[in-house]
Amino acid sequence: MSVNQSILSAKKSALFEALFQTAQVQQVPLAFWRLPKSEEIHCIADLSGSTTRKIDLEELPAGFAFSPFINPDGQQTLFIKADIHYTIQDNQLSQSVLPGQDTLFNKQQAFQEELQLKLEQLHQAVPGRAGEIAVMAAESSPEDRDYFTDIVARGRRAIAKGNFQKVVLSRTRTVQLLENYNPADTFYRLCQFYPQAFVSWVYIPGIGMWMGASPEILISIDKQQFFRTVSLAGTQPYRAQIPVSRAVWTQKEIEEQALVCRYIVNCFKKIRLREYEEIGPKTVIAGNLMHLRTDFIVDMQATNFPQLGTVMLELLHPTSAVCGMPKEPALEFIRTHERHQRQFYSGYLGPVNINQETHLFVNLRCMQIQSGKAILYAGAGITSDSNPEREWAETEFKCQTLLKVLEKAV
Ligand SMILES: C=C(O[C@@H]1C=C(C(=O)O)C=C[C@H]1O)C(=O)O
Repeated sequence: MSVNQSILSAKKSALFEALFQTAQVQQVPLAFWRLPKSEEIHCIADLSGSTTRKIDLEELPAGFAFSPFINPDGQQTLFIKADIHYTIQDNQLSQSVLPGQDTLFNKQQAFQEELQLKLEQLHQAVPGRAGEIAVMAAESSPEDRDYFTDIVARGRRAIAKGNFQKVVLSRTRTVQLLENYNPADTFYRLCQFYPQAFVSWVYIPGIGMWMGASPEILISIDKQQFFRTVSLAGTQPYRAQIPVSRAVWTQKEIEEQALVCRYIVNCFKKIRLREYEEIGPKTVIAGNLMHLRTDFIVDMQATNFPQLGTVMLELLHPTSAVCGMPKEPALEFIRTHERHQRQFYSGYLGPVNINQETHLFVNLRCMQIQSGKAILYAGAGITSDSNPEREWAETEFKCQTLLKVLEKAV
């Protein structure tokens, strides 16, 4: 059980900023996250530096997993151990003391002292940023558009030849950040804008900084030992004036999402698991977009399958929602045709064994924040019926999820 102590109070964005600056000064990995429909924001830091670990949910201590898209045998997953764990709610920061951390007392103390110092400095800083935008977002370049529509057309041809049934192709969009850009403001706004999303901000010295608002669960295990995963695909813009129940989906989108369902059911078949509940597909809202989603739920106690999460993680990633079907030829196509490295985009990330729960999400609607610029990533599922221009438009809509937050951030 964790105990809450040492409450600090300040504006939420100042708390985020102070925590981030503390991690920067101490050069330790840090992860912030907010689960869908929750008010509570978590922040953990690994005071001895993150390590690469294979995700074995039964073995791992409390922490945060951060996996790249390409992750053979799950060996490349970074793990940020929760050496210190804060929760933030209503402008209040409390430290949860996790069991077995006595040996870390000095490091925790040093982190806490630096944090207090940073908060005082921020409190004294002259506010002067209001009204300024965080980015200068140029239009996507025609060259990017040509490249993307060309590989979509090639993808379609490969499908017509029978190489695979579906491939998910992605692109990047780079935006310039202003000098006084503050990622804490963006994170704050992402939490405000997207209450239904998994909002995250990961900083790992030497690796980089990523932020996003994902609509897609990869694996979730709650306290009651219920396992969940979803099949999410099909995309169209969401307009508040039109009720979700009136959403109309084309045959292409219905089939594309059904492929992801089939992929998940095949994973269950491989481990001979028959007792799962399948709910959907139904239309769900994800920020400025709508998708089709089917939920899969397994009672891990009733099926006597305590290691289901670990086993399914290995089987599922990368799912056909972000890679394709069948997996290997689609992955090969992505590797030879996409001209950027996906890195952590379309990998997975999330809390592991925090308060006896694990929630791993697919890293979508995300960006990599570097000095002076942010690189946004977005992809779209290509099937035999894909129209290259429409797929391009879909990636533009997906970029808007973050652009909307960035452009107005102060
Ligand atoms: C690949 C992305 O999203 C995935 C692809 C979708 C699609 O092709 O319709 C929908 C949701 C996600 O599973 C992305 O957001 O970059």
